Amino acid sequence: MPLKKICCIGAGYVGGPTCTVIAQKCPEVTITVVDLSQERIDQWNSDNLPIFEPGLDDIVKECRGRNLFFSTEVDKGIKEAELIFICVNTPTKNYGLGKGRAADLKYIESAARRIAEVANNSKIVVEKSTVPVKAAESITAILKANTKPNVKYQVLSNPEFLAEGTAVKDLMFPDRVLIGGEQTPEGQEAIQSLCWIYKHWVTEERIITMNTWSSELSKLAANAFLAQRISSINAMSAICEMTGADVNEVAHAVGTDSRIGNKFLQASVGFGGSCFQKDVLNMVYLCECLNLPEVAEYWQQVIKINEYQRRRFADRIIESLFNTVTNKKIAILGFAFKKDTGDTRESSAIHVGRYLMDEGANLRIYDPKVSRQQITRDLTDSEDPNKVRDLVTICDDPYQAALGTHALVVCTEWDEFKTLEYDRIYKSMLKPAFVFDGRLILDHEKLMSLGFQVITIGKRLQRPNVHRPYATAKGVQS
Ligand SMILES: NC(=O)c1ccc[n+]([C@@H]2O[C@H](COP(=O)([O-])OP(=O)(O)OC[C@H]3O[C@@H](n4cnc5c(N)ncnc54)[C@H](O)[C@@H]3O)[C@@H](O)[C@H]2O)c1
Ligand SMILES: O=c1ccn([C@@H]2O[C@H](COP(=O)(O)OP(=O)(O)O[C@H]3O[C@H](CO)[C@@H](O)[C@H](O)[C@H]3O)[C@@H](O)[C@H]2O)c(=O)[nH]1
Repeated sequence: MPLKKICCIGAGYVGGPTCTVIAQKCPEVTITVVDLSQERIDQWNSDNLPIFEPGLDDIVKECRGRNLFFSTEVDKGIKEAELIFICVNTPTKNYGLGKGRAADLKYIESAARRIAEVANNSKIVVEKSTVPVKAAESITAILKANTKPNVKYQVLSNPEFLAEGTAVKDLMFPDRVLIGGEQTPEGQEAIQSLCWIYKHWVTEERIITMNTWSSELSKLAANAFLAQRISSINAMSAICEMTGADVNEVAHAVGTDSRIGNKFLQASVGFGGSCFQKDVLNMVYLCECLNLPEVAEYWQQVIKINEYQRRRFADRIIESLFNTVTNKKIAILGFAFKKDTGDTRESSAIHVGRYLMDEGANLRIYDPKVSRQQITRDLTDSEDPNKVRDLVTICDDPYQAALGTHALVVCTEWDEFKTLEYDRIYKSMLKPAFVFDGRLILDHEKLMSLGFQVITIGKRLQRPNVHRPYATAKGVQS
């Protein structure tokens, strides 16, 4: 079923890269990515794209103006397209029913209503945003209730699995493409149209078709499983710190079991990003609505361990710095939620930074890709807007950040942090100089030989000069 025109509603981290790759792989198809935000669209049309993704700039340059367009003309984009991707945000609800757990579907609903309002011929509507099970049914209900004569809709679920920082690679070489649709001849025909797009570069075995609900649930399930692995290894890291086991060694031993596998077993200061917490909470809410409290509690625990890990790391910083960080200078290296992205949504650095600010610490923050404005926004306390001005300095390089500080705290695993001149940094810091490696990326032996007190996650390196090294342990002494 060849298609000529596609529209994508939402020019964000998913809509932008996904449509750029489709445009490159399907040069005969015209793709218009539309968004309500003029600023975002202007950035997509400039040399300064709104998101940083390795390899993305070159493909945008190749396709933009040829068969890839970015526009705020939402209605025009919808009218002209045969297939419409919905790639709008679905954040956790922060009000009303399901507050703090359910996904907020207001952007999905407004996109669906816009389609119903302006479409004057039949469309395939593809839900690419991550949504609760049965969202496609709601979209169908909105579309059908507002249908004009001779206009028919097929709604498909086609969740996206790209990870930030590797989006281009993930889109070019996906593990699988999932397409859910109605089990009717019309539904199957729509599925085949979308398959036609992906078959330009994805082999048939990797394109999995199924019913809509399975497809919607599979996306939530995949993220819940991934997040659960991180919480599992982080829970192990707490045990390692108490016992003298090394979490990297444990992860290696466990991961070599082919039934378990070695990916996503990197202990850390906790997972961040716009997806894991939101989607696990979404799953919790779904279970509560289905009257499955035991299942809800099981998934809620994944979030609890993540919060515990962040808090535990911040507490260890405070305890190691002689139980007070008030007026102490602390360098935060890395603010993005992972390397190779400028995205800070739900970044553990925000949580650790705020905990330390609550204790009166002065933060000197460096991240290679996160803007000053973003860091300021993320740390601003609405009840005390001056706090960030008084306590936070944003630095242009890691050496400037470390200057005159009591401690370095690594929150993001940027490669450049592995090869800094730590002897130079050591000399510029107050003594004793501490390093807190929240990502287990540094050469700890080397740092200790330079004179640093090194504290990391899931491994006991040395007994630092602290009052309560493992305050959470009941009766265990290191
Ligand atoms: N970020 C990721 O890595 C990732 C990966 C897979 C899936 N997802 C899912 O994809 C969805 C989008 O995520 P994102 O990170 O791209 O979000 P985002 O916030 O970066 O982008 C969403 C865009 O949609 C626009 N928008 C909202 N309502 C609109 C409307 N009615 N009309 C036009 N534009 C509208 C917003 O202005 C925004 O630019 C979410 O459901 C998310 O869970 C995200
Ligand atoms: O072993 C690991 C792996 C990851 N992380 C952290 O987990 C978070 C999420 O990382 P990652 O999954 O790589 O990035 P996301 O962009 O959030 O991607 C996830 O969320 C997307 C949105 O749904 C999905 O599409 C992807 O498949 C899924 O990996 C980051 O803070 C990582 O630092 C760890 O702490 N340890």
